Amino acid sequence: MSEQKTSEPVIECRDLVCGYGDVAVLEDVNVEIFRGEIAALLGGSGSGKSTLLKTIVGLLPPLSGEIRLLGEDIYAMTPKERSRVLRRTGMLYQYGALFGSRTIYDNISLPLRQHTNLPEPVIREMVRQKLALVGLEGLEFRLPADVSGGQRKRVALARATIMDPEIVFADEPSAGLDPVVAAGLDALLRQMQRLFGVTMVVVTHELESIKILADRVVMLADGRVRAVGTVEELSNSDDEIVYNFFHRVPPDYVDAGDGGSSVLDAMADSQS
Ligand SMILES: Nc1ncnc2c1ncn2[C@@H]1O[C@H](COP(=O)(O)OP(=O)(O)OP(=O)(O)O)[C@@H](O)[C@H]1O
Repeated sequence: MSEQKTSEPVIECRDLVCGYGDVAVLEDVNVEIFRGEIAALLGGSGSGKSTLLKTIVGLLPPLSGEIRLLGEDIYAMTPKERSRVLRRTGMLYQYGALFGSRTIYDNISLPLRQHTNLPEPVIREMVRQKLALVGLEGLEFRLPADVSGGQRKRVALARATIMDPEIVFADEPSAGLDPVVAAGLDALLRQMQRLFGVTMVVVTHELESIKILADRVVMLADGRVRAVGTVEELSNSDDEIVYNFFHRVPPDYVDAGDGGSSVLDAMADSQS
């Protein structure tokens, strides 16, 4: 577990049921995320990772139960009060969600312009420092389309952290990046957590990322939280579903090369 982990939870899900309309996607979610840790939110496609993330960040009211974000019950307050709490968090979207017609400088400074009255020289200095931190000095007047995919992710990270949030939510930060660039982004996230003690909740499928990044993993399956623990704990889990993910065991319908029958065999047979 992280050295910086304290016993103070910054996210608390209590008896949470989340979903859409009256359809529950996840039930019985009882999870705490502690200040200063990096928690990976993991699960197969459709397991409810995005649904849980949207519920935690105030975008999708729970069907029942409670979310406390930074100690506050965010769905028991007015939208104005909720946005005050959410301002203490930052969101790194899967595809960056940058404004294509605005320069990198404008993109990064946007939250400061929306939420503060800081004078331009202060904004300029804050953006300069953040660009240096993510290794993008000198690119501030380019458009997002004129930098690489990995650089765009770092611009998005700079924007997500420009208000010095206490919690950063990252939705598949390394999606679409080659493994070397992805590892660089993971290292950068880890560095930010170490430097500033920021708590991170990272949605990811990438086992390598999880090993580098996660102090703890929250794994979703079958409409519930299937397991919570360190990578080591989950790697040694006696729950087959959890164990198989961490050891890359393919599902039954794939022939793992041991001569067993598989869907692919059946397809090949039917075509011969
Ligand atoms: N706006 C919506 N309205 C109704 N159902 C939805 C909506 N968004 C997602 N779902 C359903 O909720 C379930 C969980 O979806 P969710 O996007 O949370 O999964 P995920 O784990 O993030 O998947 P992925 O890894 O593929 O992004 C799925 O069955 C999905 O079809």
